[in-house]
Amino acid sequence: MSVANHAPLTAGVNSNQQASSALDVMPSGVQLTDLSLTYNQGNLAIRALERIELSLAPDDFVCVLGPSGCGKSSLLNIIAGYLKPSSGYVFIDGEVHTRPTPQVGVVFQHANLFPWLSAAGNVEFGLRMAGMPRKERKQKAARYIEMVGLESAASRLPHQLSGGMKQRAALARTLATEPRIVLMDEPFSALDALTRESMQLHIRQIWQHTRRCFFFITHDVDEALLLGRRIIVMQPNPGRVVQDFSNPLLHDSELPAFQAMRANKDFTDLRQHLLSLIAGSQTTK
Ligand SMILES: Nc1ncnc2c1ncn2[C@@H]1O[C@H](COP(=O)(O)OP(=O)(O)OP(=O)(O)O)[C@@H](O)[C@H]1O
Repeated sequence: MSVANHAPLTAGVNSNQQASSALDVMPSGVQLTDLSLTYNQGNLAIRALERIELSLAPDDFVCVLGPSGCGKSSLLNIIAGYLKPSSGYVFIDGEVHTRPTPQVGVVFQHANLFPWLSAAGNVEFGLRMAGMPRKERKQKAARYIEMVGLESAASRLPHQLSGGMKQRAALARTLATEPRIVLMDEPFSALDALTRESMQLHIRQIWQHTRRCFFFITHDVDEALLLGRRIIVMQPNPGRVVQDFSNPLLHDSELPAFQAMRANKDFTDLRQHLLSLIAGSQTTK
């Protein structure tokens, strides 16, 4: 088993550097520099994230693992612009990023579709809000509906869709706005095992087709190994990154069958390694 550390895309930015000087060296993609977050609860200071340094390439598929309470969702919420860090910066394509923008799309555990709109209507919604003309947005929505394999159910209302279909519609809705980065917070965890595997197959193909930056939080080590070209492991108290490596099972453009991946000795070894790493840092929130 080889756990090659992911090569940093840029030399580490000194924590004392100001955002403006960091801009000079920023490549495209997402950079998190010296990012910390403390929640204050009465007298208690919870160090949810401490000094996170990460560079995400424009076409990374990163899976983030870690025990409950290690700061995964806090990190996602900061990248999304929903939460302000206590210190540090998020850069997207060299620009400081502080609030939600169309450059960042988010898919949550629950699809949260508008119940009065069809699947296609939900996908079109963001495009309509952005002022896209009707014909163009219908074409674009149809393209993304097709990409997630939902053509036959495009006109159904959310209550007429299965859990997997709802999640596919939510994914198409996010992808249709063509964000630079797609953040996913345990998007398949509410699905049954078979639907989940079919969604995992889909997401891999979608990533290969779109080559956007996917930042995918999961509790499931197998899911991370099957999907993540890069795997990041976090630990709590304080929340930090303790491992960041390129997945040796997914190193070229081929998409090996899940069965073949699971049968690979590297899969079993890495799985064991990741499980012990996570178990060794279990926490209660
Ligand atoms: N709004 C909040 N106020 C106070 N503390 C919070 C808040 N949100 C999260 N925390 C704390 O910050 C830490 C990190 O929480 P976070 O939800 O980011 O972790 P997580 O890794 O996503 O957990 P899970 O896997 O259970 O979703 C935890 O100790 C949590 O209790």
